Amino acid sequence: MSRLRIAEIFGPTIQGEGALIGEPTVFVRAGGCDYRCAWCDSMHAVDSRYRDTWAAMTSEAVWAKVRQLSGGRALTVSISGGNPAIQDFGPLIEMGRAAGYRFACETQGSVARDWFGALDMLVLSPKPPSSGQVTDWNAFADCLAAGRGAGRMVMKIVVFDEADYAWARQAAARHPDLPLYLQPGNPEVDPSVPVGAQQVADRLLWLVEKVTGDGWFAPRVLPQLHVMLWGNKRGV
Ligand SMILES: C[S@@+](CC[C@H](N)C(=O)[O-])C[C@H]1O[C@@H](n2cnc3c(N)ncnc32)[C@H](O)[C@@H]1O
Ligand SMILES: Nc1nc2[nH]cc(C(=O)O)c2c(=O)[nH]1
Ligand code: SF4
Ligand SMILES: [Mg+2]
Repeated sequence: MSRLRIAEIFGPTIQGEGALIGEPTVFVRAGGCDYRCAWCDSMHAVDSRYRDTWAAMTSEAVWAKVRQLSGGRALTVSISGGNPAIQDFGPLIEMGRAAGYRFACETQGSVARDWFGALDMLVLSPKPPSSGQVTDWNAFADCLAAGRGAGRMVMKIVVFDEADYAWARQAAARHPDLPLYLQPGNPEVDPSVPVGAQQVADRLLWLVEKVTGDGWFAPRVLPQLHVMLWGNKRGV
């Protein structure tokens, strides 16, 4: 039986980012990623140095853990990573949806999968210049096409600096019909270093003032709420 590489499964917590911010959720974090973002806050699910901390699990075993953590009460499951799109989450989504659970997935938009269409929410998060990655917009368009059957699709862009902001405006112009969420980047990703809510708020204020100052009314601007509450702590 094929197995999934799983870095961690945790919750219930709240979704800290983007369109579902504040919503109670259980996270399934896939191990492995085709990108290496300079500021990735989840390197324990990316770098193969951490590979021996990942579990090889069947979809049934992942589903059993989700059910246990949620006490069998249906909620939204957030599939993140790493890049979950390099694996097959179709069977998990099918099992969970049959039991009334909803599924959201976060991916950078570099790999399209058929199962995107079975999601309730597909979050595509293309990477700005500060990440050091280059977006393949054809692959991104393939992801949008694969997600046509999803309940909702949104774009979420992390902004660290002026160059990222300019890039986000161009990305938005490419996809004007895709609801857009902006979040300030968190430069401190070491889980042992505390991040104060005030630091998050300062970066959020910078981004809010840029957007409103420019009269750009398309995006919603949100902080990483979990970082305000818990800093870089894992498993929340
Ligand atoms: C860890 S990634 C995993 C999913 C997928 N690989 C992706 O990047 O969309 C989840 C989200 O966290 C964001 N993120 C990662 N590191 C960040 C940081 N240092 N500050 C703010 N957001 C960050 C990513 O841009 C993405 O939207
Ligand atoms: N609470 C909480 N919200 C999140 N939203 C996106 C996350 C991620 O790392 O993908 C994340 C996370 O790790 N925790
Ligand atoms: S694409 Fe996502 S998981 Fe992969 S390195 Fe970038 S932020 Fe981290
Ligand atoms: Mg995170």
